[in-house]
Amino acid sequence: MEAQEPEKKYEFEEEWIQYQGVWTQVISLKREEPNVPKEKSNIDKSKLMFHSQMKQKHYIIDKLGLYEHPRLILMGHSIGARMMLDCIHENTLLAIGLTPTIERMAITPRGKDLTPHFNSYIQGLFNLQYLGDPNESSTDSNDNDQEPLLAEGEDEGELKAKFVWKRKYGACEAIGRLLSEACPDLHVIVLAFVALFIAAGSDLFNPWFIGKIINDIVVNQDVESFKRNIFIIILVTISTGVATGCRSGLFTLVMARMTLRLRTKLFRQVIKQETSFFDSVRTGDITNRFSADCSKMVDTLSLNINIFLRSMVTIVGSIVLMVKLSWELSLLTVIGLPFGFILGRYYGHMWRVLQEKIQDTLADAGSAAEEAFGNIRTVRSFANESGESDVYEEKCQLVYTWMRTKAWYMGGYMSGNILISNGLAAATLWYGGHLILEDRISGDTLIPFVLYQLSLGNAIGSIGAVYTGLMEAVGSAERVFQLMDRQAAIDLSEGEHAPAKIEGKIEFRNVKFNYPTRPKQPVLQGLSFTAPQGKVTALVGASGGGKSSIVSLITRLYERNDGDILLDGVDVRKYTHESLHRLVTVVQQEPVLFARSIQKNILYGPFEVDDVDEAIENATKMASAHEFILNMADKFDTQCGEKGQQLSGGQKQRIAIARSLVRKPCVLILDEATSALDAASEKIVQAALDRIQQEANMTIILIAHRLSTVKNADQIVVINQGNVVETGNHDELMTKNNHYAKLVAAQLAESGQNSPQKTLIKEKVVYKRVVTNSSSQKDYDISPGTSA
Ligand SMILES: Nc1ncnc2c1ncn2[C@@H]1O[C@H](COP(=O)(O)OP(=O)(O)OP(=O)(O)O)[C@@H](O)[C@H]1O
Repeated sequence: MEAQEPEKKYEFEEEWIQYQGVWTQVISLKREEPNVPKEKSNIDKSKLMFHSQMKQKHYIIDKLGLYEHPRLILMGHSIGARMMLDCIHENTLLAIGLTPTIERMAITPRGKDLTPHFNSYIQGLFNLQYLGDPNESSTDSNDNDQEPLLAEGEDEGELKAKFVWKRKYGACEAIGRLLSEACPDLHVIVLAFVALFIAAGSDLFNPWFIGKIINDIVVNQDVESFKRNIFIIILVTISTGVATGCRSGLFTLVMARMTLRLRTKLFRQVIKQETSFFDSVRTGDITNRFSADCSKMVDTLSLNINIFLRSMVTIVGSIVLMVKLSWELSLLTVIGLPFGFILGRYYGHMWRVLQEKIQDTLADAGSAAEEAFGNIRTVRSFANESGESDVYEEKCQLVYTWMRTKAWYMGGYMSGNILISNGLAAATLWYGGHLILEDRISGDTLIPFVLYQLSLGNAIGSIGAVYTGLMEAVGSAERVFQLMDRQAAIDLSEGEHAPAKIEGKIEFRNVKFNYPTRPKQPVLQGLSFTAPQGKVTALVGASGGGKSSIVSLITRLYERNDGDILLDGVDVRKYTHESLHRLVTVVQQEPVLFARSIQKNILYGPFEVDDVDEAIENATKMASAHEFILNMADKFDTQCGEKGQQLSGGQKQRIAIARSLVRKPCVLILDEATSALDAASEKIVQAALDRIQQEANMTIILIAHRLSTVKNADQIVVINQGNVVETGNHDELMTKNNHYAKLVAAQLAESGQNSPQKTLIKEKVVYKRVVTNSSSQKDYDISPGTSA
């Protein structure tokens, strides 16, 4: 090979690094040097990783999760185009790099010919800025003015979404954004601020009149002046009290309104995220943002703005009045001021860091608790209560560790603050005493001055704490806005409204798919089949073959990578989310009901029917649920309990079937609808499903492990490892004696009956005899030619 391509010269630096316990060969391509002798022969191409900036290395490995099987990272400058093409032609590498474009290639199956994409791309340099430093703020791909390279079936929004997620906010940006969220309550906020200024301004006069009153009694003994000043101080107190009450009430109201708005906005945004997003994040992490983060950011922001403004009024007013009382003492005070600021700033920074850690570990602990309580039946049935408690305690210990650090910092901050303000007061008393003794200031000056100085110290301390508090709000706001700004990879509002009625023919044409969370594991590999309108198509095959994934793609829970999924010849992506789910409904293996009444569960989701009562009655009758619902005390108003726990498995499933039928769908998908039920419930539900299959005029896609439930299907599609391996009706497939017949044989063997495979190659009569003479439960009638 070297002899054939003498013009290819590269210069490498080789190094091994140990990353997360895995030794990784790192080959740095220094630059493309046409005249440097080639040193390519010793390189293990399966472990190639090129880079030009070593400091980025660990981050790259971490970000792309490459420490297990690094293939190739193309980064830095002037990576040789020919080199890349070589690698790809030889089908040995994945191309992974820095721009959104190249990162996308990381999830392109190894071995795919990427040459056409590269040809349009390799003229340019690969620019480090798109991946960015982990410590830098933004990795938004919007800056990329080059044409992004998109995998087939992927749109730009999808790439953008990946980059916007986890974007870093600056403190000012987060606060600005938070304040902008308060705009709808501007009128209340203005009133609150007016009250705040009145309260703070009135409060400012207290020390002044306290000094005067003491002077009236102790020094001048002037009763008239004493009475007048007492009257004034009563007015000041009333004004301060009323204004403080208004300020406090109005700010609390604004906080409540803002939290309500942010929470609902966040929820609306999060619920629209694509399914794979929920696969990759912890539920506790999300719910924590709704509960702890939302209230924290609003409460802390409001409280601290409140404190900040109050303190600012106090600081400015105190300084003015202090200078008026004595400029010498004021000068002394000014010397102490910077210490307060420095202290506040340092602790503010630490506070933010610690708060983030605490919130993260808290979310972790929340997830653990949620998982344990959500799966309480499993926990109980494995008697693992103490195991779960240990897991939770471990997570809480981590929270505690960070809280403990925070406690130390808090202690340090408080001590420092008191030391600075009280130390200053002591120095003032000492110096002020000297000034009085030397007759440089009057006797009624020192007391109000010290009082002003104390409130100045408190106000400065509060402003230091404001910074700290604001940083807490920023930490929470950052987490909330990250989530709020995330663009869903699938826009649910896009598309046309589907017609009210369609025939319901479904076609898969060469569909390729992998779950976004597992980019290297192809699930469907060019799968094609047609489910004819008004017929029952059964999908069968080994576990993990991709049957449920097919359902997820029809209903657009996930997006296919390649190929077409058509509903009556129209790409399912053309229809809006809402109208698609009106036409296509799914009954899942685990019937999921909400903690609402039966009626509300049946009428779940947006759809229109002429007569709701009639529609519910028809749907529940068809689902064999009508009778048992009417036998319940509260009938359709019966509460189902959390996840439908107050109903039996069979009842839940029949309600779930009614929920699907009430929309009068054109396509009904039954995904292992009976497999989670006990034998008695299964029989009832199966009877309902059989009736639906016979009576309902709709396309039905049926997934079932128990092959006895699919034998009446008009068409059976056998799926294996993401491919269709056989199609036909039961009789045709049994005659073929291949995949389907093997599945049947395996199931019969499991249930103790003879293998049809053996019997199929025998005479028809023998085969029939085997079945009809079987003493075991005849779950499956394998007689060729028998369709019942
Ligand atoms: N949400 C998911 N994220 C990542 N991988 C998934 C996800 N769901 C399924 N898979 C994987 O996709 C492959 C196909 O799964 P799928 O559920 O479609 O198979 P199936 O044929 O329906 O299996 P079964 O008959 O056991 O239900 C499996 O390897 C599975 O591990």
